[in-house]
Amino acid sequence: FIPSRAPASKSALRSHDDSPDPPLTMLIDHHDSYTSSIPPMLSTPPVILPYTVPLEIVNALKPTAIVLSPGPGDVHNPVDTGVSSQILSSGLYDDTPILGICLGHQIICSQLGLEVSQLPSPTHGIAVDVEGEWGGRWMKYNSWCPPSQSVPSGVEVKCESEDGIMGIRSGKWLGCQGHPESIETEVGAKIIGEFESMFEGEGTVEAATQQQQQHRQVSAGETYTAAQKSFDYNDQFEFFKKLNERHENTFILDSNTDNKYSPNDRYSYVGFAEKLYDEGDILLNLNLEKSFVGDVDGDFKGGYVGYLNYEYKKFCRDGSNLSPDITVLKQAITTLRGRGDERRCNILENYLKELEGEREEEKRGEGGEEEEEMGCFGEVRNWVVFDHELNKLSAVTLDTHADGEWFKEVEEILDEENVKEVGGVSYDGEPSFSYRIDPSQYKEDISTIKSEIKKGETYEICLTNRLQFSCPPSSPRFGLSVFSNLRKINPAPYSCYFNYMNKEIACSSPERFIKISDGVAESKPIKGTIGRGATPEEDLINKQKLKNSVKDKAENVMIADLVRSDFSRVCTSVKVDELYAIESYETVHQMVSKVTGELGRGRTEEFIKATFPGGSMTGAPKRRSMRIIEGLEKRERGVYSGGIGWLGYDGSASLNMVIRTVVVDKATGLGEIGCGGAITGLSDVEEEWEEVRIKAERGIKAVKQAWSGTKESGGGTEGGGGKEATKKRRWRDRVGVLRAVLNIK
Ligand SMILES: C=C(O[C@@H]1C=C(C(=O)O)C=C[C@H]1O)C(=O)O
Ligand SMILES: NC(=O)CC[C@H](N)C(=O)O
Repeated sequence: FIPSRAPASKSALRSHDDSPDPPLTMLIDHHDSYTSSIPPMLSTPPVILPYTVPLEIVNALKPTAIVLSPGPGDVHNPVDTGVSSQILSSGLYDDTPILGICLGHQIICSQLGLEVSQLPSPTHGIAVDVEGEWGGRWMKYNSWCPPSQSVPSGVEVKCESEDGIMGIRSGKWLGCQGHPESIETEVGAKIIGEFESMFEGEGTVEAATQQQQQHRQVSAGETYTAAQKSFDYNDQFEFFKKLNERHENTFILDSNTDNKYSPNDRYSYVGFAEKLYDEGDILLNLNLEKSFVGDVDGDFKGGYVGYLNYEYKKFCRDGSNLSPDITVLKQAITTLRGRGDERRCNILENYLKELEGEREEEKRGEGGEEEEEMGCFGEVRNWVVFDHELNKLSAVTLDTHADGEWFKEVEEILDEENVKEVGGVSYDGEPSFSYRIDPSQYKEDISTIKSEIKKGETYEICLTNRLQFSCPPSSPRFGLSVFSNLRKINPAPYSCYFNYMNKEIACSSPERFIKISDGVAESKPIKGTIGRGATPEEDLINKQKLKNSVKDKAENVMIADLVRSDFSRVCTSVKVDELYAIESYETVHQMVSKVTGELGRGRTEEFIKATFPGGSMTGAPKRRSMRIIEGLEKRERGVYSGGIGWLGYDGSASLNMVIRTVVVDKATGLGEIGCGGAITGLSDVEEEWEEVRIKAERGIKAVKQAWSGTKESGGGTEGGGGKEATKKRRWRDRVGVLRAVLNIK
């Protein structure tokens, strides 16, 4: 991994104005997943620059204070320290207030001549009580640390722990090994206060301007409305099965599945897509900026229902193959423009142009892009919402002039007899499952990750595997039978089934990736898993074990902190409403945190691109961890690890985290169950493997039940009558032929 370092030409540095510059706090971002949580702590809002900018650009901008962010990697490696070490060694900033955090602290210590060494057994996500002037509770995400040692005169040790020197000050340079921006650090504000006291009062006007800018509201777009008719009916799955007989590209977002352990979501939705969007940057083609006027049940008011594959990351800030420098620079330019700082704005604009030109060259050099599936969203104008609190079904349509056609169809469906169960259909033999990455290799990969963590390359990684199986021959919509079982044996609030194009997705996810409602964004990352106990006593013990587990809390807070930082890129008032809460499901207890932030309206696409893929499926820091994942997993993850749900025309949204999910490719008859878990420095190889097995267990069981025709399979179509059913049967035969051609069993 080599960050680009474009040379700055003379034209980039040309200045147009000789009037004195206003003060400027510069934050150098080492592509860490926590960097964006730093600006909200500063009363002087910084301009963020990537650590790959050339020193000439930094010099030309004349910063009056600098923050060096945390980051992955090794302080002795110039590729990891980038412009930060050049700033310190240039001699130009000896009298500039500089605050280094974690990697930034290590860079400052190195420059001051201190040794920085690798910790024998590093821990990440565990807060420690630190002694000294800056003593108190500090969160650590580091593998390296300056050991306690004698320091040169003029250098003051501010706090120490068993690991070594946790805080220093030398003139106007401050360094802290812990993370002041973490939710679990108590003393963050104190260090920031000491840093800012060196240039107090200089940035108050700027603060006001930036604050305004962050609250930017996109003006309301075109308005639209809907009509609704309600019925006394509450079986969303029966309704879905009948609708599925009549339409192509159907879905059920099945939120209420009688989970006796944890709350369900209030609404379920059933419908079909009228137009599918599955190419390129899917979100670009969706209209998410309208305003809804009216009163219909549910949070979804029409728009798009579907999924983003993990590979959609390519269009997002952290996952793009191009370095995120361009996004960061564009933001810096907007900030400077907002402040009327023309001179600095010009410097960055010229540099950005050069960088973009270079990237075009790189792209041309790369040749043709390989085709990857990015996901699929279907436009939905007619749907049914089930309110599980009031036990009613409402048919909703956006085609308000269409003479109640949709309402008539819904009535017809309600009058129809239920689709007959397929319970009786059992297929010969039984499914055989194989892991895509065999267990011994997977365990080796866990060890590899542990050694990357030791080197400081990553703090935590969500490693995954896939269980693969072939569906029985001539079993179209086998996935529906699987789902029909899965929803009973693994009820979860973000369950769903999709029958879009060539895919069936049977999902029983307990995890919310994002929700956007009334301009407020929310995420509920899950990290920390333990199996249920065999007896009520054992179950309670397991739950307590998870609640008190140092390792699981570490796993969880690392991602909660990551999500806070992702949110802070686009939201204000980012808060943690819950930390380390426990939710229980059929086979596992899960540790869940909840992060919220003020987003404002009309920013759904921007928000998703700033936060996708969800941190719980990548690890932290996200960017470097995703690279490591690619190296180990060596294949796309597909829908697994992405997000399924809806994106409203009105900008509201709800996407789950795609886990505990069976995906069937209808054309090939191949099925997959994704399963994985977070690896940290504290991970035990065998325990991690056991966790993967537990997570896959219900998916496997649902496939087996569908295969053997267990009574719980209520989702088949064999019994469906009428013209539609004949049409579907013919289509089914075609799949049979395809299988024969491809020689798939
Ligand atoms: C990777 C999976 O789950 C993820 C990992 C978890 C963990 O490590 O505890 C918990 C929930 C998910 O974010 C999976 O279920 O396949
Ligand atoms: N969080 C950080 O900045 C980590 C710094 C460095 N990579 C370490 O592991 O020590």
